[in-house]
Amino acid sequence: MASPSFPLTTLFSNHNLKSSKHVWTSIPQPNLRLLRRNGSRRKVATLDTSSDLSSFQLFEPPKPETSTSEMEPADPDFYRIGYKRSVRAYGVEFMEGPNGFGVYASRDVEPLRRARVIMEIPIELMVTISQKIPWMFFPDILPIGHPIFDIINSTNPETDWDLRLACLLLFALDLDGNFWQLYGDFLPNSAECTSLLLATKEDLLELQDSKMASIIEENQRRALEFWGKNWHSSVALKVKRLARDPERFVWALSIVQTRAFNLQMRMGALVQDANMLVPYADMLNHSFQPNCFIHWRFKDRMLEVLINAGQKIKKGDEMTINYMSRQKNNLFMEKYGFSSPANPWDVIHFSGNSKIHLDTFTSIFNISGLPDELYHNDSALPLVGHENFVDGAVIAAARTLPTWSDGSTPPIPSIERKSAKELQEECHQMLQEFPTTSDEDKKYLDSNPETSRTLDAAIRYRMHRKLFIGKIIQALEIYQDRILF
Ligand SMILES: C[S@@+](CC[C@H](N)C(=O)[O-])C[C@H]1O[C@@H](n2cnc3c(N)ncnc32)[C@H](O)[C@@H]1O
Repeated sequence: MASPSFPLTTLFSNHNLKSSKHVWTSIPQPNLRLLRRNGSRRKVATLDTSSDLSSFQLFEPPKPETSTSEMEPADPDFYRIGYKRSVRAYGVEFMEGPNGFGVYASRDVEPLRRARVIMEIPIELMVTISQKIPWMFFPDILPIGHPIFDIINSTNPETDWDLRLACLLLFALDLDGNFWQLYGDFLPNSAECTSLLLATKEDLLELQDSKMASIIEENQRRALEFWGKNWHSSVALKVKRLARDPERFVWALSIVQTRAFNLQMRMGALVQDANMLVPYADMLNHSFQPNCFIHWRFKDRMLEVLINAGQKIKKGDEMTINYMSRQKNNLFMEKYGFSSPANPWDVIHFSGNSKIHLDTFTSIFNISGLPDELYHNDSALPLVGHENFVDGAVIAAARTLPTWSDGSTPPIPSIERKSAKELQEECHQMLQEFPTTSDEDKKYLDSNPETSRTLDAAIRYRMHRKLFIGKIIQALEIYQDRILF
């Protein structure tokens, strides 16, 4: 599809910076929702800057400047409502991709010895709340005595961080002139968000995982109970208007659960763990091998996103971070509504007594490192005939398969092959317990492209589980072949 000709981005040149190149800042456009709905991969914002970040300073609302061919005329509304610092992004663009919106490199980046900043988001554009009592908010948008504070205060400090942040998000979205009234247009609506809080009972059945389905149902109940308790008919209008129906509250909670960061913020002498919604950084998708990471820069209260030191980036590459390290697919599903067939931390429970020799397995697949830090050594000679076989699932297999290791005792090939076959047999049994095969799941997804996001996520989850088990079967097959050499 051709590039849209109407303005997608509002851009300013920052006159205050001394660099020879311009620094461009972007602001959200209310028409983004339309762009999301039509589902095409369209450029949303191009931001460019000098590489001289040391010249950073707080700046006054800049004047709009004539656009280049790619940059559209500026709309100063955002600055009229009083924000002095804006988001900055360097060499990245925000576009719709296979996993919803994502952040993509708009130019090549040579590997550097130091991590390189690609985004800076000032604290005043975030919605944050401390994880512990006394509740502290940055920026403090809640007027003293507002009844939403009492609701926040009634939550369980240990478990309810998401309920508190959802209240605050709803408040920010309702607050006249608040940045989130504009940024809200970048957030996925209920039909676009993958959170299983938004899943129907039928969607949950499609997970083919009754334990997960009941965990999600419990989460849904918790959200509805909270809304019922606090949004009763006699509640003050100031609160009522934030979430007139339970759907609005459940949507806000889904946004919080799928997009919040938990970070330690240091501000002067004050150090606190906080839950935070960070505009623009919340468009970064997850990878188990991320090329970026986030960092709280305390000196000027910015969250920065940096490219890993030594990381080569090609124009068009997706910029990713690791949402949660060492977590299985079920936790990714419960929180974010997605899973991966190659999650290196996924686990399968075997119940028999068969074991294979750990060192032989890892050396066949060029896997190195200590058990907790296994990685694929791709500089080693590739596995002939299976060049692209090793992925996160094979690393997970090395962790999850029952193995033995006994000093210098060598494995006996015939015993190893027998054990590998028994483990394969157990995997086949696991696959048979599912009502559908991974091929059938894939066929369903291919022939139903309009499936809702939550149903799609549920079917992918069960398919990913089967693909993982299938990959273990294949790895054990290769193991049996190779053990004789
Ligand atoms: C923090 S948001 C990232 C931005 C989001 N893609 C959007 O459209 O705004 C997290 C959500 O992105 C999607 N997502 C992120 N990483 C993903 C991945 N590796 N695979 C599939 N979906 C992913 C999931 O829907 C998740 O709930």
